[in-house]
Amino acid sequence: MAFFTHHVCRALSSSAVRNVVIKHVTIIGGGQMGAGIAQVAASTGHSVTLVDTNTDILKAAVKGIEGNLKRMVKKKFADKPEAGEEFIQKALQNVSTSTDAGSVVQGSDLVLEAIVENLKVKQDLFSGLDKLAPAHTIFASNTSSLSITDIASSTNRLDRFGGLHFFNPVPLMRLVEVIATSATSQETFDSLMNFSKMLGKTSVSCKDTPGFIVNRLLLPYIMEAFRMYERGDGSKEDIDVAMKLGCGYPMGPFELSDYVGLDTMKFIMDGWSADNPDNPIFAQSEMLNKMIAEGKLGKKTGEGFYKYK
Ligand SMILES: CC(=O)CC(=O)SCCNC(=O)CCNC(=O)[C@H](O)C(C)(C)COP(=O)(O)OP(=O)(O)OC[C@H]1O[C@@H](n2cnc3c(N)ncnc32)[C@H](O)[C@@H]1OP(=O)(O)O
Ligand SMILES: NC(=O)C1=CN([C@@H]2O[C@H](COP(=O)(O)OP(=O)(O)OC[C@H]3O[C@@H](n4cnc5c(N)ncnc54)[C@H](O)[C@@H]3O)[C@@H](O)[C@H]2O)C=CC1
Repeated sequence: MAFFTHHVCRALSSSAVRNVVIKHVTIIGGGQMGAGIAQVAASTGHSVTLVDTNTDILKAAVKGIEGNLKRMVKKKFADKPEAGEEFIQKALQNVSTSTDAGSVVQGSDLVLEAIVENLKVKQDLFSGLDKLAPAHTIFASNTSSLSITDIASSTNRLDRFGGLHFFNPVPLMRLVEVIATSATSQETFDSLMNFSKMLGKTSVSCKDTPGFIVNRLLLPYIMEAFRMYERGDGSKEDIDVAMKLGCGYPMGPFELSDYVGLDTMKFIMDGWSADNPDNPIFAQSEMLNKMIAEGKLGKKTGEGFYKYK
């Protein structure tokens, strides 16, 4: 019986996802990442519903999108201000907001999640939406560090579930990591690749391994910078200058951590250190824990390693 059910589901679901061209997108989480992804999707002609539990965050997200579009247009349409204004209006018309994901997923080709980096919270979200979204709808997570397989396991659409990992700030960073699990269908993977291309991004294909490509290399480097600073082997300012001028990185590790958000950094490292307690690369940073306890989460709270007020 289980064999039969499995095969019927597989047949139904693969026909359901054939040729999915993603036009209507629900993005859940209106923070830095969700707002950035919404901006890019709306400016490339997709209709976007941005969802957050907090209406103030949604208002701030739309305001931020408008501000960013204005900045972009100033340069891109320098000698055609009217065309620039039309571009902004078109993009903004493509964005609507909601506090109730369940009521908006009906019309979506893609539901992309960019909420807090917590497995249980992401699983609860997708398990609820799985019952409400149409059969063809693809689900994807923008997780930095969690297993896509684990998140997808809360749903019955394993073949229509993948990872779409964007980089901060989304409008400027050109990469998207596209992650297929062992259950992701080829059609779903192709749809996610095509969608990334439509957004004007370059994609790389990743396996569902912790941190995919970029974060698996980036986080150990940043954590080593924290340890260097904690040992007193360099000031944070000198370490940042050294990596910028010595390696040509646009930001040093402390500036970048403030930019990403120290809470997100900790969520990532806590997950990995729990899974690999003996690996010193993933060891806890007392300094990071203390800063988070003091509410210093980086740029978003006005203070992290540096002050932004
Ligand atoms: C944690 C994870 O899971 C994964 C991650 O994301 S890891 C983090 C990855 N991101 C990085 O590594 C970012 C590293 N930093 C950088 O690349 C650069 O510092 C940066 C792109 C953020 C800013 O570049 P910069 O040249 O120093 O900044 P700045 O001069 O302020 O901005 C450059 C232009 O972009 C525009 N811009 C800045 N932020 C923008 C945004 N969010 N949206 C639209 N435009 C923006 C500015 O208006 C400016 O435009 P003009 O040249 O027309 O004035
Ligand atoms: N900050 C970064 O540089 C990057 C973060 N990511 C990942 O993207 C995700 C989001 O990160 P950020 O945007 O930085 O976080 P953020 O803290 O700026 O935004 C998260 C938003 O999700 C909302 N939210 C939480 N639970 C919700 C729910 N159940 N339903 C609807 N909304 C909910 C919150 O109100 C908040 O506005 C995380 O998984 C993170 O690991 C991925 C790439 C880069």
